[in-house]
Amino acid sequence: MELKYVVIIANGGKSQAPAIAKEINDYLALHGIVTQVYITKDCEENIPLSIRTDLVVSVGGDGTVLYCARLVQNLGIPILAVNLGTFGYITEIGCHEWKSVFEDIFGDRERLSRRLMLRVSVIRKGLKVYQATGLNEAVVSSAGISKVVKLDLSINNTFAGTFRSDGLIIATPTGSTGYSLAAGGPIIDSEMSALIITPICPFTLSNRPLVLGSSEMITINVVEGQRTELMLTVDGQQTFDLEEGDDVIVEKSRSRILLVASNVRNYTEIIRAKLNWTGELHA
Ligand SMILES: NC(=O)c1ccc[n+]([C@@H]2O[C@H](COP(=O)([O-])OP(=O)(O)OC[C@H]3O[C@@H](n4cnc5c(N)ncnc54)[C@H](O)[C@@H]3O)[C@@H](O)[C@H]2O)c1
Ligand SMILES: Nc1ncnc2c1ncn2[C@@H]1O[C@H](COP(=O)(O)OP(=O)(O)OP(=O)(O)O)[C@@H](O)[C@H]1O
Repeated sequence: MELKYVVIIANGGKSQAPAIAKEINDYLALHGIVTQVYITKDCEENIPLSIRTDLVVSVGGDGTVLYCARLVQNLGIPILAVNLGTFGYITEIGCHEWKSVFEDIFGDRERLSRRLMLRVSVIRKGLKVYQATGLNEAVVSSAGISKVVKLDLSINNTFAGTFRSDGLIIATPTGSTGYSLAAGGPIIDSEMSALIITPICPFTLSNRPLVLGSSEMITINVVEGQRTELMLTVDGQQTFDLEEGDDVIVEKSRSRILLVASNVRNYTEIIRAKLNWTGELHA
């Protein structure tokens, strides 16, 4: 990958982020690369990225990568994610490993992981009233806790059933290790082209997670007569208040997110380490 112009986006909520961003900035300047650094205060900030950007460096945790993914969608700009967060599933590159990843980039030895994003729209009385994209998942749920919601699910316009639960998660392969996993969903290979439907605490125990080929169109209808307010949450960062009668439509996005992969550990090693698959009692 040829690097001429790199944008560094550091999560201002992390105390070490400005210093690491400066270190990366100085290192790239020594290599004659033009850079621009943004220290962001929240994930609402809109950074207008130029199409001549060759790479975005995300300095933060998984949440910062989710934010950067929204900024680069449709632009085909790869993300190099340096982990300053806690777990680091999506942020594979540790804060002491980024130099060796740049060396690989300079030597054309980098590997890009291609990740599916989902596109979600809300249709109200025939009109599209909201649209968003996400790298992890879209969640339709009660706006409060401990209230059952009733949702009708259709797959490619075929009615698939009524779900009474705390909500439904539609996750991408990247999101399979996030909220969906905590709700009992499967882990699927991060580069697959699939969507997972995972009910959150289903009232009917026969409701199970479902993995679909991502060419499917998933529709969640907010049926009339709910006992609580409902909301849509995308990647834990974008929210929208739903009304009875709304259709939430989830499809795969046309564009893929390109993540620069770690050169010291692969996906299997990340899962093994993070999920503590040691076979020991404390695992
Ligand atoms: N019960 C849960 O596990 C739960 C509940 C709500 C949201 N989440 C996840 O949090 C994400 C938002 O992340 P954030 O950092 O902005 O919020 P946050 O700061 O609240 O972090 C939530 C945690 O989820 C982890 N996470 C995020 N994406 C992940 C992924 N793809 N695989 C494994 N772990 C992942 C993060 O590392 C962090 O530890 C949501 O997209 C959702 O997947 C998880
Ligand atoms: N660019 C950003 N600037 C500021 N805040 C952000 C940005 N992107 C995400 N956030 C918010 O910052 C919070 C934490 O961010 P982040 O996920 O990067 O760190 P973390 O939670 O410590 O790491 P991890 O998610 O890996 O555990 C999240 O609530 C997220 O919504």
